[in-house]
Amino acid sequence: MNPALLSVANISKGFLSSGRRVAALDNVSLTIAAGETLGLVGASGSGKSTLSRILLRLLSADAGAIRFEGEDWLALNGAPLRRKRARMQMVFQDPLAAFNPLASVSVALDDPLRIHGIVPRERRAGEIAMLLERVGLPADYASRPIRALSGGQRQRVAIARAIATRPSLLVLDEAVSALDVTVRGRILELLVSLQKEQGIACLFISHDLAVVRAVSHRIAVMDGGRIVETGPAAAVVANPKSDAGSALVAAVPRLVTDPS
Ligand SMILES: Nc1ncnc2c1ncn2[C@@H]1O[C@H](COP(=O)(O)OP(=O)(O)OP(=O)(O)O)[C@@H](O)[C@H]1O
Repeated sequence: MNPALLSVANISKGFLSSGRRVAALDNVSLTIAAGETLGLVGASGSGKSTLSRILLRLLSADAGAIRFEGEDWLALNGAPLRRKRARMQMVFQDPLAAFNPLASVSVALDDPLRIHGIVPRERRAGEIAMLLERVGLPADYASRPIRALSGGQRQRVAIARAIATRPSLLVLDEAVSALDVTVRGRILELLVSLQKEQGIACLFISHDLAVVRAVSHRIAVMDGGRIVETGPAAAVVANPKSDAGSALVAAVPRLVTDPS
């Protein structure tokens, strides 16, 4: 069997809160294969964002190990880490916070292409047009300021920026939670088609099981800093084994009712 693209082994992280230690993550392990989408679902406070911040090296772990593309991910620092970041990209909930809102779309997309040396300068405009097309935006959006775009369009630009560096893994943390329901559906369709066309693996994090179900091959359920259940997406939704999984299924009426 191929080694996992990403393997997270026994990661723990505690925070001091009002003099008390809160275990945000307690021995969390998971794997993601190349081209696979793993949905990570859990109630507020279950530890999802702490895990994504550790994965993205925004926060250090107290214990545990992470291997990414065969390398000891937590041991990388400096230039080797900066280089390798091209391969693991992120999309967050609030695209406006992730961009300079005064910048144009083309500047937002040019930055990763330039910083990571993806294509030479003379080919960047063409690459930006191709990225926009890939996320379903007209090429003339390149000249628009980010602040003039709708929430869904901004999230498309955030996805274009994330795939610009040709990553093997996207970490999406509540990436569609701020969008209204029709825009959300279209962004989920875009993510599934990108994943199929380009074979990019995704860690798709959300508190909303219906959203996770729409895009994931497998689902991991978090509760109180632990992964309490992992399985094929359809099986976890149809027959959750954990209390937290059952509670999340019950919270989504259309997953438990049969309209036919
Ligand atoms: N910087 C911090 N200082 C203290 N406690 C923290 C900190 N960050 C997270 N925590 C605590 O760690 C636990 C996990 O939080 P985390 O944000 O990872 O959960 P989450 O599942 O992402 O929740 P949400 O969906 O609400 O963001 C919570 O009890 C939270 O209060």
